[in-house]
Amino acid sequence: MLDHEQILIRRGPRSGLPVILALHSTALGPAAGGLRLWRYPDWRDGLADALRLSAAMTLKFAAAGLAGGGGKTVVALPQGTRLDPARRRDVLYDVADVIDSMGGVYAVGPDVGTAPADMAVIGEVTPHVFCKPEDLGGSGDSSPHTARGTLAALRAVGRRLYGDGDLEGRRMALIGLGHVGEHLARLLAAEGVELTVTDIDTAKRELAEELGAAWRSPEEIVSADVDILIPAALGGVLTTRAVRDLRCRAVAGPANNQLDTPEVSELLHQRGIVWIPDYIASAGGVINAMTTELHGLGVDQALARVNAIEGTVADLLKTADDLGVTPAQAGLEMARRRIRAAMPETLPRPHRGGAPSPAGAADGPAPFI
Ligand SMILES: NC(=O)c1ccc[n+]([C@@H]2O[C@H](COP(=O)([O-])OP(=O)(O)OC[C@H]3O[C@@H](n4cnc5c(N)ncnc54)[C@H](O)[C@@H]3O)[C@@H](O)[C@H]2O)c1
Repeated sequence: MLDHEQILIRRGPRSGLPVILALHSTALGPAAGGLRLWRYPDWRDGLADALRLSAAMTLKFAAAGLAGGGGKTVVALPQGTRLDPARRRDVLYDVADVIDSMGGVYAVGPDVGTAPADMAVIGEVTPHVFCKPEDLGGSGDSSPHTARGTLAALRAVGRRLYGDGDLEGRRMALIGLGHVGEHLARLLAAEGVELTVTDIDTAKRELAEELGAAWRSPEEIVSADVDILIPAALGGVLTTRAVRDLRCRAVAGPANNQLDTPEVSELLHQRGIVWIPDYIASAGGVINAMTTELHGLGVDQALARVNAIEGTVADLLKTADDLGVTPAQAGLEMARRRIRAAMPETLPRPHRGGAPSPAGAADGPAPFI
């Protein structure tokens, strides 16, 4: 079954590269999602990524209670491709044409391989772009907001584990001190968290020393004896083997696609380790961008929405308890409920020929996963 509303694949007339736009759902509102400019063995692998990532964006918005749907754009670069500035511009203009042709039903932002400066180039062609640099009227770098949202998620986890959202003295292990990880490490240090950190880039030890954090190797940190493990590097960190070695009581962090396979969430549950789905703990950046740029609200309202991740996580854990399911299953259920509730008003059902769909059509299968 095709879950997506639209999939557009076009060979860019300037770059010759495949531009793939997957529009997963507009049931809750116009879709948004980043532009991934990445190397793939075959362009069809890029298509698979676009399909998966756009569905995850729908979950991210629905779980956050935002009036937005999931989309994603992928430009699939052949292995070994290097883009010089002129070719990069060509690629971005090709993408901008595709985005503009959607007429506002989808807006693009940065993702792996792209940054606010690339959004500025796309913005020369189409208004349907977010996270341009701040001096061009965009909301710029999303990572401080992502870190703030993860902090909110961690408070809810602390409340769950200890009945108290005060993080002072709690022991946490943070994997990855990149854009988000550094902001998060600083926020946690300011909260009085007892921090252990790692990064494959050993130059990041300087930051650990500055914050008074302990340093472990990436291999060691997974089995650190801490309250909460925070993945903030790349995906796939929670393998079956890693879960066996964990000595934490919870895992919650901003890294996308933390589970090596979906079954790992069940293993975590069996071990009594609370896992917060990454699309909830990492939503702060996109919540801020959507709120300020697409919904036209102020920074205070954006901050309130980012901080509301604490309530979202509390609801998630309660739903999981009530239904007797894992937080992963509860996250899907929460998102589906929100989409079903919104569908009668926001998704008029076109009909080809026969009678119009009845209002109760929203009781049909959920439009994703
Ligand atoms: N930037 C955002 O606003 C945002 C939003 C949502 C989700 N995320 C996700 O959060 C994660 C971090 O994003 P970022 O923007 O900080 O990326 P980044 O590239 O700036 O940082 C990643 C850091 O992880 C380190 N790293 C890589 N592999 C590692 C390993 N095996 N062990 C330890 N450290 C390792 C890198 O050296 C780097 O310092 C990614 O999974 C990203 O998809 C980011």
